[in-house]
Order: sequence, then C-alpha cells, then structure tokens
Amino acid sequence: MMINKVLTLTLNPALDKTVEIDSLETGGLNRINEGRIDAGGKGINVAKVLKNLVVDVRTTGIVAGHQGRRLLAYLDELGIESKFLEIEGETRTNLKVFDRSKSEITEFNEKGPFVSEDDLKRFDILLDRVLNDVEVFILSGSIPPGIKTDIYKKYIEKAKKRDIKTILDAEGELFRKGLEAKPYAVKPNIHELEQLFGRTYSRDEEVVEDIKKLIGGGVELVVVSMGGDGSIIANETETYRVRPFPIEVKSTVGSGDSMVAALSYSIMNNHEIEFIAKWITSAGTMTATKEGTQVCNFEDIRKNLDKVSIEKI
Ligand SMILES: Nc1ncnc2c1ncn2[C@@H]1O[C@H](COP(=O)(O)OP(=O)(O)OP(=O)(O)O)[C@@H](O)[C@H]1O
Ligand SMILES: O=P(O)(O)OC[C@@]1(O)O[C@H](CO)[C@@H](O)[C@@H]1O
Repeated sequence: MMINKVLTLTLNPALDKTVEIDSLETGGLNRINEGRIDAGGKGINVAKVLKNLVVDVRTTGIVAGHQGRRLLAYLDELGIESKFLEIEGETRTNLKVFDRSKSEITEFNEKGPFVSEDDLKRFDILLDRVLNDVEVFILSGSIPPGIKTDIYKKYIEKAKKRDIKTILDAEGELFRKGLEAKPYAVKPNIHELEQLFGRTYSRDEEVVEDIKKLIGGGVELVVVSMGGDGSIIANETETYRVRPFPIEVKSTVGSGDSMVAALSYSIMNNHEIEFIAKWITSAGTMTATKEGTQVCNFEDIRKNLDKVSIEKI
C-alpha cells in the first residue's frame, strides 16, 4: 500500500563511482580491487530509501548529457518516478574511495554542469508542476555552477505557500539562506552546524545551545548528525542524544540521506520524537553497512530499532 507523497530535489545529481582499495596512498599508485556505480546525489538517495519504505515518492532536479541519461536509466531500473529537466553539458561523476585498512571513505565530488538562467526558468515551471499534491518536499545537496545560493530559500517559500512541509539538508550559504525561509526540519551534520555558527564544538551542550537557536528561529525539528558518534535530535520541548549500534562500515555515503528519508517518513506518520530518534538512527546506521551508494530497507530499520541507544538531555 502506498502512503503519502514526497518530492525530493537534487539540483546536482551524480553517478557515484565507488572503488575499493587495500590502503589509500596519496602520491602513490593505488590499485583498485573492485568498484561499482550507483545513482547518487542526496535527494536521489533519499528517494531510494523512501521507495524501500513504500512511500509514494517522486524525484526532480537537473540532469545533463549522456551521464544524465544514464542516471535516469538507473532511476528507472529502481522504479523511482523522476521528473528531471535535461540541459546541455554532463551530469557529474563523484568518486568515492573506500580504504579497506581503515574502513574509511574518501570522497571526490565534481562541480556539475553549468545551469543557465534560461534553464533555471524552465526548471521553475517544472517544479511548480511537480509540487502538486506533495505533502513533504526535501531539498538537499550542493548546487551546480550558475545557480545562486538563495535557491533553496526561494523554493522553501514556494512550498510553504502550498502548505507543504519542507526538510532542508544543505551546507554553507545554501543552508544559511535556506533557514531564512524557516523550513519545517533541518539535518545538518556537525561540521555544517559548526560552519553556520562559526565555532568548533567540544561538548554536546554547545551543540544543543545552537540547536535551540535554530528552533528559536522557526525550525520545528532539528537533527544534527555526527557520523559514528550518532546524533542529537530536538524540537521545542524535547532533546535527545542518540547513539548508533556497532557495525562493520562498508560505505557511509548516503547515511545522512537515509536519516533524512526516515525523518520525512516519521513526520508524515506523526511519530513521537523519541521514536523518530530511533528510526532515523537505525536507517542511517544500516546504510553505512552497504557497499557503494546503496541504502537501507524497511526490514533493516525495523530489526535494529531496539539497538539504538537514546538519552533525554
Ligand atoms: N561509522 C559509523 N558507524 C555507525 N553509524 C554511522 C557511522 N557513520 C554514520 N553513521 C550513521 O549515519 C548517521 C549519519 O551520518 P553522518 O553524520 O556521517 O551524515 P552526513 O554527514 O550527512 O552523511 P552523507 O552526507 O554522506 O549522507 C549517523 O548519525 C549514524 O547513525
Ligand atoms: O556534492 P554534494 O551535492 O554535497 O553531495 C553529493 C554526494 O556526495 O552526496 C551523496 C551522499 O550524501 C552522494 O550520493 C553524492 O555523491
């Protein structure tokens, strides 16, 4: 049974090429053991998870050239409904190098194709159309050259006029300006929050202090992810420190996106914040156990909910 309608936006999608090597040597020759290519880009990863959760999800954004058509073919294979604007140039390829000796991923992300003003006008028209009947709109990831950093702010305002709940996962100016439109929820990682507030955290209390500022500014729900160290989740009345369970890390690419997907699922199902905390952590953590840019499924999340440790702070 399909429930609800979510739209994810990926203005700068990618083909993610993941390669595995024994031990990364900078300045030396690295022999690749094996590799894979996945459809990538944050909104696309969110859509993959939501599809696994049987949510009625659609994904939009901008693709270019042969690589873009390849990406759309991958989405088709995954059964994900996509409405992308096709422009000139080439969709990027992002290289992810998994170092087996450290179980660590090093990422090399390209800039993406140039988007002209005319392209953007055409995309605006497409977006107006695909926002119809949407309940939650997710805006995440970087933007390609040619697009201004207030784009998410504008799109959040557009969605709010239609009473659509928005989730923002972006960094730098995109995040800062997007916040001015007061999205319903945000999921920065700890580095993105540090960048926003211009400080380095040494204690959870400091993180919570800044989370409270975001909530004071009009955001309803904030999740700050911290990789293997878990996350802090808060709304106006409650704050939780959440820690994942031990796993064998295969690729953390898409972990944050899986959290965002699970967050939107919880929002649509009116889950209590305590339950949301477990749900999103189980999702993010299980995605980290999958090779390349593959994501968790419903059973992965459900089976591990009780392994998540949460503490009210
Ligand atoms: N090494 C790890 N071990 C266990 N869980 C992990 C690990 N890395 C990530 N996770 C899980 O995934 C969640 C999100 O991770 P992270 O903070 O790295 O997101 P992110 O920086 O937004 O990632 P991305 O942008 O690559 O999707 C964490 O809160 C945690 O639950
Ligand atoms: O360059 P951006 O847009 O910030 O991030 C893009 C990206 O690293 O994010 C996803 C994981 O979150 C990957 O699928 C993709 O390659």
